[in-house]
Amino acid sequence: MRILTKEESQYIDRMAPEKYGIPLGYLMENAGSDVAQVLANHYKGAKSILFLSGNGNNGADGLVAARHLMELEIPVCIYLFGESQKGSQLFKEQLHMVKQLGIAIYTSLDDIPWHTIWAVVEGLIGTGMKGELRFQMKEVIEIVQSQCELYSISKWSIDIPAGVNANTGEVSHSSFKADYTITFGATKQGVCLYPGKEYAGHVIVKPLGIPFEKVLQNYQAYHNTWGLDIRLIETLLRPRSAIAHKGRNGHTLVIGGSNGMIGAPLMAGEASVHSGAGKTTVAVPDDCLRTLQNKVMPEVMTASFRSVSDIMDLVKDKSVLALGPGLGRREETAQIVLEFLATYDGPIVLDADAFYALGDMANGETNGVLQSRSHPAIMTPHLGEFSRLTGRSILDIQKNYVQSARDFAIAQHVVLVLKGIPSLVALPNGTIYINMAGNSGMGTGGMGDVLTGMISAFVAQGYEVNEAALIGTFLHSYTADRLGTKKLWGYTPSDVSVRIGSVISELLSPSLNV
Ligand SMILES: NC(=O)C1=CN([C@@H]2O[C@H](COP(=O)(O)OP(=O)(O)OC[C@H]3O[C@@H](n4cnc5c(N)ncnc54)[C@H](O)[C@@H]3O)[C@@H](O)[C@H]2O)[C@@H](O)CC1
Ligand SMILES: Nc1ncnc2c1ncn2[C@@H]1O[C@H](COP(=O)(O)OP(=O)(O)O)[C@@H](O)[C@H]1O
Ligand SMILES: [K+]
Repeated sequence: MRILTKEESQYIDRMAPEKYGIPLGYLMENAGSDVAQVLANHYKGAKSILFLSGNGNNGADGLVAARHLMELEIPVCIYLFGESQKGSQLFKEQLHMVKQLGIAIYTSLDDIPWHTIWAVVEGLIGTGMKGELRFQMKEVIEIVQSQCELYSISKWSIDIPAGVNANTGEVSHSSFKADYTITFGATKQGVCLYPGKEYAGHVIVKPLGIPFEKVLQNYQAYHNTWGLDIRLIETLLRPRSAIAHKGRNGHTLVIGGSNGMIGAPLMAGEASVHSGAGKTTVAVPDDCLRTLQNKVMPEVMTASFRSVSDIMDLVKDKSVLALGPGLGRREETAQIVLEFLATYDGPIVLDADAFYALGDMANGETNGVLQSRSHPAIMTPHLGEFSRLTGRSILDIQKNYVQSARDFAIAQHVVLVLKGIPSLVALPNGTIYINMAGNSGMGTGGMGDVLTGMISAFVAQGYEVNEAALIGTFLHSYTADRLGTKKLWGYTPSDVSVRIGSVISELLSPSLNV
C-alpha cells in the first residue's frame, strides 16, 4: 500500500495540469464523485448529509460530492466556513454551482437543524494546512463534535481530518475526530502515524484519476513510503522447498546473555526455531552457560564464549548472527562487540545491548562502523535505544519520526527496524515501510527479543536482509494481533513465538486454516 506525504500530494496537484494537461478540476470532480458514492453506499434513511466546507480545494471536494448526492436524491446541506471570496478558484466555481442548484447553505452553526443530520462530512481543511489550526476553526470543530455526539451523527473527513499534520501525524488541539476518512490516490502518511491515525478512523482510499507514481518519478525530494501490510508480505513470502533439509534452511547464531538476562537470547533463539531456521545456536558468556542449558528448549544448541576469537570461531559456519539480546553493558563486553564488528562482514542483526556498545553513532567514534558492509546490518532499536544511537531526544525523534528513521538508514547504510508505535522499517536507500499491524498487548518484556530471532531466521532461510526485516517485523505484529483479538492482556512473547509457524503456513496456503 503506497503512502503519500503532503509535499508529494502538492507536487501531483501542480504537475497534473502543468505537465500532463489534466486540469485539477477533473481530479476534483473525480474525488467529489467518489466521496458521494461512498456516502451513498453507507446512507440509510431520510436524514441529511451536512458538508462542512472550508474555502480551499478540500472544501470544494465536498461541494462536488454534495452536487452528486443531490442527483441521487439524498438530502444534503452545506456549512460554509471562512470568507468565500478569498477562497481558491475551484472552490468559488463549485460554490457557484451548488448555489445555483439551490442546496441549503448555512453560515452559522446555530441555524443547522442538527436532529435532521445523519452524517457530517468535514472538508474544512486538507493537505493545505499550515501550522496549528486557527482559533475560529477549532471553535467550529468543537461545536460540531459535541452536536455529533448529542445526535449520534456519523463523522467523515475528506482526504485527512482537519488539524492532523499530513506528514507527522501530529494533531492540533481540537482536531476533527472522524469515524471514516475518504482519501484519494493513497493514504496520507499522517494518518498512518499516531495520534493522527486515531483521528482518521477507518480510511477508505479512492483513485485519484492520474497514475501518480508516474508523476512522482520526477519529484526530486522523492523518497517513497509504503504500508507494511499483509499484501506486501504475501508477495515476499516463498513456500518452503519440499527438498530443503536443515542444512539448506540456514543456521542462526544468537550471541547474548549475561547474569540475570538469560531469557533474552533464549527467546530470540526459540523464535528462530519457530520461524523455520534449519538450526539455531545460542551462545552466552562462559559463566552463564549452565543457566542457559537448564532453561532452553531442546531444539536449540548451546555454546559459550569468552573472547572475540571465540565468537569468530562460533560464527564461521553460521548463516546469520543475532548480536545483543541480554548481553549486558559491561565495558569489556562493549569492547568485544566493537572489535567483532570491525572484523566480521556476514549478515547480522543488531539488537539491545549491542547498541550500547555503538553509543552515539551520529556523533561518536563508531560513526562509519557499519557503512561498508557487504550485507547492510539490520538494527532493531526501540526509541530509547535509537535516541542514544542518534544523540537526539525521544521527543525530537517522535516529532520527525519517519524522517529520523530515513536519515539514519541512509547515513549508516543499514536496514533500520525502529520499534516505535507503529514500527518502521527504513531501508538503506531511504524507502520507508510503516507497520500496519501490532497492538498494545505487545508492550511486554521480551517481545523485541522474539522479533530479533524471527528476523534472523528469515535471513538464515535465504531472504535478503531487506525482505527478512519486512517479513519479520510484520509477522511478529500480525501474529500478536491474532492473539490480541482473543486477549489483549497477558499473552507473552513466547505465545507469539510458538504461533509464528502456523501463521506463515496459513498465509502461504490459505485453505489450510491452521
Ligand atoms: N492532490 C490532488 O491532486 C487533489 C487534491 N484535492 C483536494 O485538495 C486539498 C488541498 O487543497 P488546498 O491546497 O486548496 O488546501 P486546503 O483546502 O486543504 O486548505 C486551504 C485552506 O485552509 C486554510 N488554512 C491553512 N492553514 C490553516 C490553519 N492552520 N487553520 C485554519 N485554516 C487554515 C487556508 O487559508 C485555505 O483557506 C486536498 O486535501 C484534497 O482534498 C482534490 O481536489 C483532488 C485532487
Ligand atoms: N502498543 C504497541 N503497539 C504495537 N506494537 C508494540 C506496542 N508496544 C510494543 N510493541 C512492539 O513490541 C516490541 C517490543 O520490543 P522491545 O521494546 O525491544 O522489547 P524487549 O526489549 O522487552 O524485548 C516491538 O516490536 C514493538 O514494536
Ligand atoms: K479534511
